[in-house]
Amino acid sequence: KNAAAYGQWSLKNFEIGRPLGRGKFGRVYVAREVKSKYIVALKVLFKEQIDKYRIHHQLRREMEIQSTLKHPNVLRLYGWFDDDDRIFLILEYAHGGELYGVLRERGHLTERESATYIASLANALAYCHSQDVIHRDIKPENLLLDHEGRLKIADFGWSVQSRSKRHTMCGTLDYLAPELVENKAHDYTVDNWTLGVLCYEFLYGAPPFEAAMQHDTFKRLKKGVLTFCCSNCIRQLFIDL
Ligand SMILES: Cn1ncc2ncnc(NCCc3cnc(NC(=O)Nc4cccc(C(F)(F)F)c4)s3)c21
Repeated sequence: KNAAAYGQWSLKNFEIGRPLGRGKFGRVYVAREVKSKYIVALKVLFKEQIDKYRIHHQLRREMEIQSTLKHPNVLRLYGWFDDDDRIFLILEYAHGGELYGVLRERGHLTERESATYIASLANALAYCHSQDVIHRDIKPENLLLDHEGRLKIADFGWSVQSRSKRHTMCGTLDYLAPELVENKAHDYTVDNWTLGVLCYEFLYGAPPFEAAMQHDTFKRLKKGVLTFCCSNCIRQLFIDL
């Protein structure tokens, strides 16, 4: 039967292309839908991993949340399907890849580029928060660029939809708000904290509280000690060192 007509996708509707990246739970491939020739990204998750880490509820939450979010700076989740041992997320394809790669390649961004990305991110977060969605894991790896260089927030695997205060410890240490680090109740403002961390990282090339040991990052994060100086001072510093 014509599976697409019933919205039931399967692997045979797609031609799989090159791998785009790999996450903890699976890999992402560029793919083309056979009939429409439409290009998408397919994220493959293994069921035994989902079972092992008991994260079914998170995946279900992501699908529910993502199916309601429609914003130019939020990567779309078009749908999903599964086979015996894998779950496939049908995602909008971001031709420009991860902003993380651009940042590592360039070292740091110009003030104009940083301001543009932060403005897009602020718009996307304001939209998500207006839908009572907290992303909770904003970091350069989850910021993608489309073919026109427009920023897209991706991976709502850690997001929640709620007005109430949350308690789950989650996110990536360098971008974590102090209340999350201290496992206190938190709300959507944890995403706003990451805006500041990312603004620093775009301009300087590394997050403000980065340290070799997690313990030191915790301490610096809580104290909020920041060293602001221009990039050539940093370069001069290393030359002096
Ligand atoms: C790298 N790259 N380059 C171009 C490009 N274009 C599109 N996408 C890319 N990458 C994929 C970005 C993602 C979007 N949504 C995701 N969602 C997710 O990964 N969800 C997820 C994972 C593991 C466990 C759970 C669970 F179960 F805990 F909920 C949920 S990943 C691209």
